[in-house]
Amino acid sequence: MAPINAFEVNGSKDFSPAKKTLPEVELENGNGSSAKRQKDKRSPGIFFDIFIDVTRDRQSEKEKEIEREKGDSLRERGYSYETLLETANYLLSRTSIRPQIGIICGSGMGSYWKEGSLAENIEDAERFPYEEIPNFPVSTVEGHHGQLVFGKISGAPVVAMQGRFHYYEGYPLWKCCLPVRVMKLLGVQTLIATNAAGGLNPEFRVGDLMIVKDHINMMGFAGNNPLHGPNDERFGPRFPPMSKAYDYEFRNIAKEVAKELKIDDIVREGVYTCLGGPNFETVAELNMLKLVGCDAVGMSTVHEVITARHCNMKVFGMSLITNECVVCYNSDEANHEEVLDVGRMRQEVLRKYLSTLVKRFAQLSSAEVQP
Ligand SMILES: O=P(O)(O)O[C@H]1O[C@H](CO)[C@@H](O)[C@H]1O
Ligand code: HPA
Repeated sequence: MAPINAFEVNGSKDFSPAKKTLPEVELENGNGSSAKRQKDKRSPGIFFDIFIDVTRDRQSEKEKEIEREKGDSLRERGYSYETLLETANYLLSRTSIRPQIGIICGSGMGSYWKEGSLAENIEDAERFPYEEIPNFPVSTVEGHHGQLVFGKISGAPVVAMQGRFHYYEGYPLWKCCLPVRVMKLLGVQTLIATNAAGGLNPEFRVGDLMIVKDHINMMGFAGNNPLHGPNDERFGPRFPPMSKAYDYEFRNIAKEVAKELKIDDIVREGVYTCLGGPNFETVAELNMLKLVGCDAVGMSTVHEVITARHCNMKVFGMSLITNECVVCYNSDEANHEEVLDVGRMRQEVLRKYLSTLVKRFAQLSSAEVQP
């Protein structure tokens, strides 16, 4: 079949936007009266002067209101670059670690930062409780400890978020992602975002690890995006692309490492989606998500990845499948305890897999900066 040519759709090959003329419009001047109407009302003498004064007063009130709204929206929208720089400098002045890789621990997965687990791999660990860090939100979810851990994994300098922020905790998306921008200002080039997620792909089993290939930004469809509002070019461009959000090379390395560690039978790849939570999904919602190509569903990560890509960080995403999504009405219901339990049960595998990945990603980054 011949391809459809947009210019021939209406039977005319002469669709040239440059040739089109626009109908004349009467421009409003911002206070409800058009320039034309104002001109019509012009009449000499005192009435005209009063009219002009009132219009001017109304205009300056309007301008003030716009200024006020701008201020409010900026406060609501997020901290300035300078404020986040203060946060980064606070941390940098208290640790000698200069992290190259940032890690966000998913629900229940932060526990592998405790003794007997990845904590032993984070050498020279220095911990900063969120409540002590200027401008930082605090973690309110069970399974999220609420501290930043600086140190080294296999020799690579890292900073790990032991506890992330979710939209359902009441934080706007930009605030959930504030630590990602702080990481950027700390010098982090690579973000590893992990999460606990429900498996939608019928081939997935509880305890599987899913390398995130792509995401579907469901909250973005409703206009909720961490980059919503004024854009600061110092972080990144107004319209960042997202078609290569999850680094291709990292994904290949993760598959290779899975084979080397002989865990490739539990390592999958797929598409993640995030809903706002905090309720788990209905059966109809889960069926819809399956239908549109989602392999796993959670309540995080997507907005963090968008923020990281906006400021040009490379991203690796990994989901631990903590429960099979209930796609019929007589199955067991999802619950947070199960999510945390599976995190605990997979602790050792996650520790080994992630620490090997950190080492390989760091080697790749150093090779890239070599002349
Ligand atoms: O995405 P993370 O933080 O890993 O946690 C997932 O697990 C929690 C639900 O049990 C939700 O917060 C969901 O997002
Ligand atoms: O089934 C789930 N749905 C949403 N978020 C989740 N986090 C873990 N499991 C799930």
